[in-house]
Amino acid sequence: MTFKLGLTGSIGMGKSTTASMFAERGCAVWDADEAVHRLYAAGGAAVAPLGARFPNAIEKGAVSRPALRRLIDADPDALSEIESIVHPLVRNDRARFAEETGAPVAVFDIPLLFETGSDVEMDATACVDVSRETQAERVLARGTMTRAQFEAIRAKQLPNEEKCARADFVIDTTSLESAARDVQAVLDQIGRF
Ligand SMILES: CC(C)(COP(=O)(O)OP(=O)(O)OC[C@H]1O[C@@H](n2cnc3c(N)ncnc32)[C@H](O)[C@@H]1O)[C@@H](O)C(=O)NCCC(=O)NCCS
Ligand SMILES: Nc1ncnc2c1ncn2[C@@H]1O[C@H](COP(=O)(O)OP(=O)(O)OP(=O)(O)O)[C@@H](O)[C@H]1O
Repeated sequence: MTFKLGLTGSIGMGKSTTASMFAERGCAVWDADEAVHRLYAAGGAAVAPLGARFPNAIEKGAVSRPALRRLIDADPDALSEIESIVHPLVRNDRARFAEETGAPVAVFDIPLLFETGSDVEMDATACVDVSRETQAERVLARGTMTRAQFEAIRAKQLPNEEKCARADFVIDTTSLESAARDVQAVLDQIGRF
C-alpha cells in the first residue's frame, strides 16, 4: 500500500520546491493546483458540470477563470457552489492517482489541505515553514502579484502557525539545505524506502 503524505503551507512557503525534493527521492507527487487546471482545460471533467450550472463560465470548451471571477464578484455565494462542484472532482482525481501509482510514498501538494478537510485522507501531513519576511520577499520577487494581492490570498488561508501545529512534520524552507535535511528526516520516519 502506498503511504499518503499531505504537503501544505501558506502561499510561497516552498511547497513545490519541497515536493520536487520528495520526487528526487523516489516519491510520486500529485499537485492540487495542477489538477484543477487539468479539470478546467478543454476536455477536462469540470467543464460539463460547471457549464451546466454556469453556462457563461465556458469559453472555447474550457472553464474560464476570469469568467468565474466575474461570477463570484457579482454573487459571492457562487464560490461555494463552484467549490461544491470542483472539490469532489479533485478528490476523485487524487484517489485515482493514489490507487494507480506504484510508488511506496505519494506526496499530495495541497495548499488548502486543512481548510478542505483533505488531511483526514492522508496517512501523515507535513507543513513547510519560513519566516513571514522571507515568504513576502520570495512571493513578491516572482513579480506576479502586488503586495495587496499577496496579503489578500494569505488572509484567506489558515495562519501557517496553525497549519504547522496541526501537521505531523514541519519542513523548514529557510534554505535548500534545511529543507533537504527535513525531507530526509520525514522519509526516515515514514520508513518505506
Ligand atoms: C475562483 C477561481 C476561479 C479564481 O481563480 P483565479 O486563478 O483567478 O484566482 P485564485 O484565487 O485561484 O488565484 C489568484 C492569483 O493568486 C494566485 N494564488 C492563489 N492562491 C494561491 C496560492 N495558494 N499559492 C500561490 N498562488 C496562489 C493564483 O495563481 C492567481 O494568480 C479559482 O480559485 C477556482 O476555480 N476555485 C474553485 C476551485 C478550488 O477550490 N480550487 C482550490 C484547489 S482544490
Ligand atoms: N528551501 C528553499 N530554499 C530557498 N529558496 C526556496 C526554498 N523553497 C522555496 N524557495 C523559493 O521560494 C519561492 C517559492 O517557492 P515554491 O514555488 O516552491 O512555493 P509554493 O509554496 O509552492 O508556492 P505557491 O503557494 O505559490 O504554489 C521560489 O522562488 C523558490 O525558489
